[in-house]
Amino acid sequence: MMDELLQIEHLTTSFKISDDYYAAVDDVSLTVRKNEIVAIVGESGSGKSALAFSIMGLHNRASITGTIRFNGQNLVGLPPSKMNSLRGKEIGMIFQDPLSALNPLMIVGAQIEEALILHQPSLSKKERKHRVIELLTQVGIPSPDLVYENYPHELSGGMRQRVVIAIAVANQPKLLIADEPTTALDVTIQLQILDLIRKLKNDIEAGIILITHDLGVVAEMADRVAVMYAGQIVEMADIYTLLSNPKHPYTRSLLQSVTSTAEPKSTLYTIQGIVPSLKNLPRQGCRFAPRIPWISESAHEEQPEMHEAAPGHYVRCSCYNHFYFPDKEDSNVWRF
Ligand SMILES: Nc1ncnc2c1ncn2[C@@H]1O[C@H](COP(=O)(O)OP(=O)(O)OP(=O)(O)O)[C@@H](O)[C@H]1O
Repeated sequence: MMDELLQIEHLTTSFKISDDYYAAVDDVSLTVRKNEIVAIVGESGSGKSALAFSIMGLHNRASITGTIRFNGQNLVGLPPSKMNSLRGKEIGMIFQDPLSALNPLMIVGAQIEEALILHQPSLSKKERKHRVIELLTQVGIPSPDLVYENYPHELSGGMRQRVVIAIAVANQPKLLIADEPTTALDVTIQLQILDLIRKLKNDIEAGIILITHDLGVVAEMADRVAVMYAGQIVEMADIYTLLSNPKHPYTRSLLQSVTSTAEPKSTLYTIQGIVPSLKNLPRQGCRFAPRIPWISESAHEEQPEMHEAAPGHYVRCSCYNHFYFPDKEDSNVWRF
């Protein structure tokens, strides 16, 4: 398709633990189109950040196989110098914690200028300053001239995240990766930052990968969603389909744990167990099976494949055809 910006195929990222490599991202395939927000959702430890860092080429000691085609170029195995020239220019990243993403010893104006010096060296000093003020204005910072001179600690958390976003979009990247961009912020500020990301998507027509564990954020922002569990994508669909007709037991469990809170007298659904550690991850069979022990073994595939349940709606393992909640009504259909 013409507007496909990023095509990830069979990506496997493995980390060395003791003497062996263990895949944190395991055979992931995903596309992101221009002007589209793709959310990656899953519990802590499901491999979301490992996937984002693989795209950014920020894993030094990991073994990476598969392809990450960005604008036609494979990023896997790209020499660091070439990756450096893409990072911050064509691909921007917004990190979870703005305080650790910013240099505490530098005024914010100079930090945004750094991104411009690196990738747009032909700009004069005056043009750079002008561009920084323009960027601070674009991300909704009042009195940008004054904020230019501030150190990060002089700003609120929301303002700091706006500065991080200004750095990420300084060179008008084609792809923006936002890794839990609102997790460290107050709820009211979260909404403002999400609004800003959506607005910027339209301004610069970027494709966005939004990593989150928060289904509310997903519902608010995403065009398409990939649900990750234990290193694999277990379900992928457009946002409407995923929320109104979720199929994989993990997706349904995630939704159940949110939607039941909307009903005042119902108890919160909790998913049994935790995401296994990399070393202890069962590599055979359905990885979610241990967390739904009431579903019979025969319902799972030995080597779970992705099935196209409907056009554009993919689900891993046949167990989705047999899944039910043991002790409650399945009410996990999102109300739009
Ligand atoms: N550099 C590393 N070396 C070894 N193991 C790692 C490394 N980075 C991540 N892992 C492991 O890979 C798995 C996936 O981690 P990852 O951080 O990608 O999960 P996540 O879904 O982003 O979780 P969170 O929301 O907590 O960031 C985890 O088991 C984690 O411990």
